Amino acid sequence: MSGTTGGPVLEAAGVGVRFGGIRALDGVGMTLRAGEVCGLIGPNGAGKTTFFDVVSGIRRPDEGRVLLDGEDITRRSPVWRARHGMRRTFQRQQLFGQLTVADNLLVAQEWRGGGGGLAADLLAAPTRRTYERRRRERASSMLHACGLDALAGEYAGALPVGQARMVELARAGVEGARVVLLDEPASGMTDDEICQLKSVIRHLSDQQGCAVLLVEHNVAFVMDLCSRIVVLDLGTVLAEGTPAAVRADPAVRDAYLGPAG
Ligand SMILES: Nc1ncnc2c1ncn2[C@@H]1O[C@H](COP(=O)(O)OP(=O)(O)OP(=O)(O)O)[C@@H](O)[C@H]1O
Repeated sequence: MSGTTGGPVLEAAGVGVRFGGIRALDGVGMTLRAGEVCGLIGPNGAGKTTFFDVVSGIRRPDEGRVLLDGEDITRRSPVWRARHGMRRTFQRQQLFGQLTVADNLLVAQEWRGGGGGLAADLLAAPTRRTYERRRRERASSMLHACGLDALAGEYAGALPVGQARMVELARAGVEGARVVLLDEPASGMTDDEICQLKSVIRHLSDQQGCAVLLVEHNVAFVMDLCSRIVVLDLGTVLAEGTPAAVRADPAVRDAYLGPAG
């Protein structure tokens, strides 16, 4: 389980989303603290991805609010949220397949600009070179933390699924991440890769102070890694608590975990 946690970074309150007659989310609330790893689990169709879409700004909710550091960001764009430290991975991989692994991590830092603007870029001014060096240092340090040093020069599109997922995580965490939303990060990974994944997520929460929220169907992985778990069912929060409390909850067993839980 992850270590100490800080104050609330992300809050969702009363979030509701309808698709025609379907209530995908209904009054969902949640708070995520700095340095915390929280699991979001539940049966297929429970609303987990829709909740990620609302938090990351891809979908505007019909009801409710999302707050980042206490500021209402419900109407903010995904780009604004990314610029303010929100990162997300998707069930379907979204790497730049024709770039190398290292370049995927460099591109992820481009949004800040190179320092000194276009003129500095053209003249390769010292500020520009310093920014570039820092970018490369951050990329190689993150690749190292993820056990990906040997793959830095490989094309991302040629990687097997487990390694590609790890690169996505590295790209999400390489710079400025504060809230990290991971959609099925362990899917397609070998047991060794899952061990590495756990240690990288712990690195993000413990060392970088990120608030991590992850959707994952690998229950053993979630129970081992998360300090808190929120269970969604039919668009509402069915239960919330420590892994032990959630595992023991009869309603959660009925709806999701089954008797052997
Ligand atoms: N674009 C959409 N149009 C219509 N209905 C949708 C749409 N997206 C999701 N839904 C419905 O909303 C509900 C919640 O779906 P969602 O994908 O958020 O669940 P989930 O918990 O992520 O499921 P899974 O574990 O299978 O990924 C489901 O009933 C789903 O069919």
